[in-house]
Amino acid sequence: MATTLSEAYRDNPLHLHHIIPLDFSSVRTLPDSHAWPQSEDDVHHHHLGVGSRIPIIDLMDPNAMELIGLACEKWGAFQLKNHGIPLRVIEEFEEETKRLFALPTARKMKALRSAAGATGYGRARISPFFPKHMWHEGFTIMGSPFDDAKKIWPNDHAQFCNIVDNYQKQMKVLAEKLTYMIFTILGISEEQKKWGSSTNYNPCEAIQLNFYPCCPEPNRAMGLAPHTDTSLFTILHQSQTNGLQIFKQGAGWVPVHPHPNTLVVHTGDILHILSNKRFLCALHRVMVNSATNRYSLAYFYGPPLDYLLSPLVLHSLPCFRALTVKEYIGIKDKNLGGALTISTGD
Ligand SMILES: C=C1C[C@]23C[C@H]1CC[C@H]2[C@@]12CCC[C@@](C)(C(=O)O1)[C@H]2[C@@H]3C(=O)O
Ligand SMILES: O=C(O)CCC(=O)C(=O)O
Ligand SMILES: [Fe+2]
Repeated sequence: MATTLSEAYRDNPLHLHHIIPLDFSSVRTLPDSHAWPQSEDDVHHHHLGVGSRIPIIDLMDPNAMELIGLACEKWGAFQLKNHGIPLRVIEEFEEETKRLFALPTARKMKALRSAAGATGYGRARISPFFPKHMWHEGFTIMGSPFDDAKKIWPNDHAQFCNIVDNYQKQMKVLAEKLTYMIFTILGISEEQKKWGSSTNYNPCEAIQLNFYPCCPEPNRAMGLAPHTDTSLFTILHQSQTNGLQIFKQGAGWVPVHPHPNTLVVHTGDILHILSNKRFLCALHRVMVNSATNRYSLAYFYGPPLDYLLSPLVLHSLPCFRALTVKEYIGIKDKNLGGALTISTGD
């Protein structure tokens, strides 16, 4: 019985070629293995009106809660300013992330994710679902990064670990605040709301560091392939480089431009289920560019593994059958985009 998030991911071992990234520092042209066919959506450039931009919400705004509700319904994502996370905490972690990915490949490979593992260095977990490789390196953290950091920096891992712990603590406070607001919007009872903050209830947390090196042929490459996040929601910091896009019905791929000291929040599959489809979970992807390395820090937050997921608010029939977080993770690991459909139970 899996009790930690990393154990929950162990059931679906990957092949090494789905884990080891290309040594991007040594390639000068785009290999065929990394060349993606361009789709209609990419060639078409939609004109975006004001209503077609992902909302930026000020957490100190008296209407913040209502605006978050609307953004989750219309977009499944929003940007958040005045979020209360000290700028220094984010900057420090971005610097550590750059220091990590700048290491020689051989050093990073010391913390390579194992076939049945969930943490450490390597390609995105969704890689096996796509025929081409992504222009991307990742580093996944669940709980303490100590074991993986020690493999990379045998003697001076303390700085990295402290900065990660600090970031994680700060993110958790923000995540609990957002959970409370979102549950209030959904009209969830005081009793049910407590899981996010109660002391004997351990939420699932994970951090993914993403690195998208400059790419010689960015138009034919893919940084991170389209996916939805498995979380309740994800809080993302992107370095000041474009690339993130969200798919919006009727508008196509909409860019999420970075703004200083602004975090992106993605509604995840779990919130989509709990809200009985009232809140969207946005399909998103990352494009690369030829001039700048891009980095992002994603914090995934969700209910405990044994938490029974079933729509919490019902104005109509439930769209999903009841299943635990752990069961949902298992279905997603084998079906990716099909997981939500399978979970409807019909
Ligand atoms: C807690 C999580 C959430 C994971 C799996 C696990 C650790 C790494 C996360 C990501 C990060 C990159 C995109 C994604 C789609 C991927 O490939 O790995 C995410 C996935 C998910 O949201 O399902
Ligand atoms: O790099 C980004 O901006 C997005 C990363 C992402 O979607 C993820 O880690 O799940
Ligand atoms: Fe994502």
